Amino acid sequence: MSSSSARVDLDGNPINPLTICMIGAGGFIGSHLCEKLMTETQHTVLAVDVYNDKIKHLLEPDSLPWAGRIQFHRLNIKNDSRLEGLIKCSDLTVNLAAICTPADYNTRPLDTIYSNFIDALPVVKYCSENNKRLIHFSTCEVYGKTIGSFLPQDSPLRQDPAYYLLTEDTSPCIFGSIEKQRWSYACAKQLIERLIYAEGAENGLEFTIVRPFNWIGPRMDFIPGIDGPSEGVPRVLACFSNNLLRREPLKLVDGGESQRTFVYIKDAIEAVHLMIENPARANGHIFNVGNPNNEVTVRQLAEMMTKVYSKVSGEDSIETPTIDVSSKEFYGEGYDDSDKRIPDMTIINKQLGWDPKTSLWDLLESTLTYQHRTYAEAVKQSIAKPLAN
Ligand SMILES: NC(=O)c1ccc[n+]([C@@H]2O[C@H](COP(=O)([O-])OP(=O)(O)OC[C@H]3O[C@@H](n4cnc5c(N)ncnc54)[C@H](O)[C@@H]3O)[C@@H](O)[C@H]2O)c1
Ligand SMILES: O=c1ccn([C@@H]2O[C@H](COP(=O)(O)OP(=O)(O)O[C@H]3OC[C@@H](O)[C@H](O)[C@H]3O)[C@@H](O)[C@H]2O)c(=O)[nH]1
Repeated sequence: MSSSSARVDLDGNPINPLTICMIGAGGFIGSHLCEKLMTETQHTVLAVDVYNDKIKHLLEPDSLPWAGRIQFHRLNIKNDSRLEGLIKCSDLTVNLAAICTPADYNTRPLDTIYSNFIDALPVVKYCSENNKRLIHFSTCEVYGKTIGSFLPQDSPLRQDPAYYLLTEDTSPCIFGSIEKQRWSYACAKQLIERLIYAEGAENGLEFTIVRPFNWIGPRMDFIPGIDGPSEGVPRVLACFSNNLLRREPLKLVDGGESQRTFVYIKDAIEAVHLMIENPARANGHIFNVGNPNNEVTVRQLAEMMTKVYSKVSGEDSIETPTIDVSSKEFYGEGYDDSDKRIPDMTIINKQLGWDPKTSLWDLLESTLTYQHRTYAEAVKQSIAKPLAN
C-alpha cells in the first residue's frame, strides 16, 4: 500500500512526511523498520550503518517505487564527523546501533560498554543541541532479574504478578555483581536512558525510549558459517535455527529454565511506527514493547521450534532434539541470566493503543519458513563440502 497525504495520526491530524536519520538501519530491527517506512509511508530515511546487506533489497534497483526516499550512509558513528550533519537535516533520529548479542557481553565487555553508552553520547548531544526528536532503543534487560527470583522456591508470592511483572515507571532494575559481566550491557543501556531522561528534564530534549522484549523474526542475526562467522554465537532464534538446519541437537543453556516472552518483529514494528507518527503521545515516555501472551521457557521454545521446523521443512526431527550445556561452557566466565521477563503493556496501550497480535506458533511458522527457504540449501552445501574434499 502506498500512502497518501490523507493519512492521519491517532488524534486525526494529518501526518506530514518526515526525514528520519536511522542509525543501525542495516541491522535486524532497522531492516524491518526501513521496509515498513518505504512500503507504507511517504517518509524519507537516511540509513546509517557499517553494513547494508539486510536492506540491499530496499536500496536497489533505482526503479523501486520508493527510490529517492532511502539513502544509505556507510559510516561508523564512533568516529565520523558526518553524523551531526545527518542529524541536523532530519526531523527525527532513531538510534538502533549497539552491540546486543549476549555472547559479547562477557567476552567483549569494553566494546559492549563503549557501544551502548559512549558511542550513543554524541547522538543524544546532537539531538539535544539541534532541537531534534530522538527515539532511542534501550532494552528489557535494564530490569535485570525479577524480585520474585529472590524469594524461596516454594513461596506463593512467586505467582503474584507484583513480583515478576516489569513496569516502566515502577519496577526496580536488579543486576548481578560486577564480575558477572553479562550485566555490563544492561548497565550501559540504563545509564544512557538516564542521560536521555536528564537531557529531557534539563534541556527539553524530545525523546522516546523503547525497551524491546525479545523481538524475533526473519533476518535476525546470522547463521554461523553461512552469513556470519563459523564460531560466532548469535541470539537464541538464530542458534536454534542453525541447529535445526544442520540437524544437530539444540543446546539448552543451564537446563533451558529461563523464561522469555517473544514478540513477532512485524507486530513490534507497528509499535515503533505509531511512536514515529504520534510524537505528542510518545514524547517523554519509556515503552515496553513485547508480547506477554507468548511466554515460554527456553526449553519449551526449543521443543516448539523443533515441531514447527519439522512441519515447514517436511523433515522428521532427530532422535535427541536437545542437549544440556552449562553457561560457562557455552558463553564463558561471567555469564548470568534474567530469569523471567513479562512486560507490563499498560503504558503503550494507553498512549498508542498498541497490542501485539501474533502467537508464538504463528510467528515461528513464518520465521522458520523463511529460515528454511533462505538457508537450507547453503547449509547442505557447506556440510557436503568437507566430505567432497
Ligand atoms: N532484537 C531485540 O529483541 C532487541 C532486544 C532488546 C534491545 N534491542 C536493541 O535494539 C537495537 C537494535 O537491535 P537489533 O536486534 O536490530 O540488533 P542488530 O545487531 O541486528 O542491529 C544493530 C545495527 O547497528 C549497527 N551498528 C552497531 N554499531 C555501529 C556503529 N558504531 N556505527 C554504525 N552502525 C553500527 C550494526 O552494524 C547493526 O547493523 C539495539 O540497540 C539493541 O540493543 C533489541
Ligand atoms: O543456543 C542457545 C542460545 C541461547 N540460549 C538461552 O536462550 C535465552 C535467550 O537468549 P538470547 O541470546 O536470545 O538473548 P537474551 O534474551 O538473553 O538477551 C537478548 O535479549 C534482549 C536484548 O537486549 C539483547 O538483544 C539480548 O541481550 C538465554 O537464557 C540463553 O542462555 C540457549 O539456551 N541456547
